Amino acid sequence: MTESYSSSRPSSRLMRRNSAPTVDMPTAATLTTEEPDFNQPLSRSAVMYPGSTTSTISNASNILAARTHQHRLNAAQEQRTYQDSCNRLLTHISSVMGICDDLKTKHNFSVRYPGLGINSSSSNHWRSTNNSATQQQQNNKPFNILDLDVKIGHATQDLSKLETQSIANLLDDKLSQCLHHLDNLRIRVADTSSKVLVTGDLNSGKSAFVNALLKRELMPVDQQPCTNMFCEVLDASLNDCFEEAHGIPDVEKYNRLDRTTYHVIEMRHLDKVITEVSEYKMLKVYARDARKTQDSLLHNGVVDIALIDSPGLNTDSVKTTAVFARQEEIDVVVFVVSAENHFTLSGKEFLLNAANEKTHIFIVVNRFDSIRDKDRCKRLVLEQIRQLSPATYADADDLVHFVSAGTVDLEPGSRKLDAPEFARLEQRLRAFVLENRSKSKLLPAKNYMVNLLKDIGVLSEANRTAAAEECARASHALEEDLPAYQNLLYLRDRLLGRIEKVAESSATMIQKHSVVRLNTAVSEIGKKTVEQLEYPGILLIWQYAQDLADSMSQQLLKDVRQVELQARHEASECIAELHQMGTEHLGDYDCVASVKGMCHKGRDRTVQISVDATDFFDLVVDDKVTGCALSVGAAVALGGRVMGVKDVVSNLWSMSSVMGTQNMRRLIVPVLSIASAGFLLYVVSDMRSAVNRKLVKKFKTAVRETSYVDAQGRRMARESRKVFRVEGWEVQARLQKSIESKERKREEMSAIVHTSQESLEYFTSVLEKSSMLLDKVSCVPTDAATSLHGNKIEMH
Ligand SMILES: Nc1nc2c(ncn2[C@@H]2O[C@H](COP(=O)(O)OP(=O)(O)OP(=O)(O)O)[C@@H](O)[C@H]2O)c(=O)[nH]1
Repeated sequence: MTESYSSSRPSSRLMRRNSAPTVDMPTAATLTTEEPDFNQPLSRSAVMYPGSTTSTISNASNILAARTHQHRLNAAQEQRTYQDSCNRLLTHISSVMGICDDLKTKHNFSVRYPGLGINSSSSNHWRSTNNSATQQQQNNKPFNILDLDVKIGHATQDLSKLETQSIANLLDDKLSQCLHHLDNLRIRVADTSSKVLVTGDLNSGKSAFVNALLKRELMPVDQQPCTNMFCEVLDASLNDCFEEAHGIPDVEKYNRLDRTTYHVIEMRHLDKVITEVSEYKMLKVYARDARKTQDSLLHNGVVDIALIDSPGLNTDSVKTTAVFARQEEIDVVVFVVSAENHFTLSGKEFLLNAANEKTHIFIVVNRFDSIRDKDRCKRLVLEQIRQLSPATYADADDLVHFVSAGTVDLEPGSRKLDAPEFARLEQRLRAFVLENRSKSKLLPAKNYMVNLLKDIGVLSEANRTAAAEECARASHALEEDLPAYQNLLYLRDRLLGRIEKVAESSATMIQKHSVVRLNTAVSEIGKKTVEQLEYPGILLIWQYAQDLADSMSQQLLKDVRQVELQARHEASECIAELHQMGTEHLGDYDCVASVKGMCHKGRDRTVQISVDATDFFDLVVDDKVTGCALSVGAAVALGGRVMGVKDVVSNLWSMSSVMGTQNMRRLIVPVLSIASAGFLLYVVSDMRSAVNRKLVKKFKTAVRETSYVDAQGRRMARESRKVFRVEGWEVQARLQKSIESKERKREEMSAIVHTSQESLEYFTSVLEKSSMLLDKVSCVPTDAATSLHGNKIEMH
């Protein structure tokens, strides 16, 4: 006899590999032997048990024991593989949640959503790793899970019309949903509880099968139908380690912590309640598993299987049981059929019903020990299964077991090994539970994570590309803008200096020109005024002198006005130059400075002179020697009248000093007479000129002594500086504004460079993390038997 423990036909299903032959089953029921350490790998030479060398144990028994041992070993290995997958998935779920959480965190940059036409180069990684990703890209749908379908009313909102912030918020919401879903997946993967419903025809041995699995006499076994209700056997640890049963009248309301929702039944009354009481819809039986944790069915830490024994099927119960079997939490449905009776009508109806929901049913053909022609029985039963559940038939090697549950040793503390076929059944049942759990819990978690990680990869890649482009764009703009900015700084230092220089030199020139012009005007002031003034005659000469003094004062004021006009003209030329200097570098703008207000204070300072009597006589005569005597005479004569005695004496004394004392004595009388007459004439005739000369001179002296011209020059320079300053300030203000605006722009661009670099680094790390994680998640076996491929043992 040969048994192959390797898969003869590769299959996606977990259970197909360790198929035992369906024919030539040994009939030995149980084997008395010491229990081996199931953690040790089995080799042919290792299949030796204490006492196996003695002649009391036959070779056949030895081989059977080895097979039982191998089945249990395989079951343990499958369980470990499943647990390993669970642990790995749980770790990966936490990591994926970490990435999602981190993506949700507010960063300096906002996460962009690339659904609006993704850069094809950005998805290369995903395209290369998975064909479905390629499909996805071709369909122009970059995301599986992170797809933002924005619906407003009945119409789907175009994402491209939404604000970046709104899209970021939508993405945040999506990530929150992902986190919630991942949390649910974590709970599902971490959940170790599992339910196996045992159903079948009346008296087919369901209760005996449950007991055989539990290795204890728990459920009542009788030749006549005895199970009245669904009895769920759970581990006592779920009831604070108390062994007791809860009779539940209303299953929906059952709450273990609320004693009003059930009746406590002591274990010793269990048989009676199950067989005789009909007031309960269900019974929860909290029992201790007699076996070690590692072998335990109810509580092994990986998958804690609750076994549900159900009433035998008949026309009344078949529908209820089918509904019960359809429940989502029922991982596996075990159908127990009696090898003696095959499938009854009710059994067939149930299988046809259940096949719609649970395509694969685990079928236990019990009471096989009482069959004489076993091969024929197998053929007939398998043929029935083929018709009732083709999917189960296709995997009959793993799903259909011909056993004798009633022959399993249930003695407490018994060290007898199960028959190999029952051990194999148990292994296949455990594997089937694991496979179903893998399908219902691990695979969805894995698929969800794979899709989410691909989406995160696409999102990261797109954000990374966008950040890199933005960083390059902003850096380039900064670089391009630098010369213009530096030029502005240079201009600030240079242009303002130049403007100041031009303004100052212009003000100095205005001052200089004004002084020159005013000096000229002052030097010619006598000519202008005397010519214009009409002489009213000697009698009104006093008035004439007053008018002359006023007229000179007015003329000077006129000249100042004229010079001011010229200064304004020069100043406006300078302003035009300054404005041009500004527009040359800062672009066109209106000139703000104006000469209109220049030199219009209305507080004119005039030069005023007073007229004195001496201003009418000018005794300093240049070349009229002959006039000397006349002068003396005239001086005496006129002096007596006009100047008084003192002045006459003074005049005479002056003449005597010219002519000598002797001559004076001789000529004194005639000369005095003639002189007096001449003097008188002269004085009268020269009086107008004397007034002109003396007043003009006096006026000029007053102008000089008051520094009038310099003061006016300085004033005009000061006034022009004021208007120049206005234009200078305008240039300075515009320059400063340009610099500030440029600096603001540069700061903005620098901030973009900084945040895009930050974004680039962040998404590069997210991409690396998600890519690594994707590889890891993809490697998690959700087919728990994968690791057993190499465990190929052939036994002869
Ligand atoms: N020969 C033999 N008899 C068995 C085997 N398993 C169970 N029986 C017998 O079959 C009868 C029915 O067993 P149960 O376990 O009570 O059957 P059941 O399907 O639970 O019955 P109901 O729940 O009442 O439908 C009992 O007399 C058992 O001793 C077996 O493997 N071989």
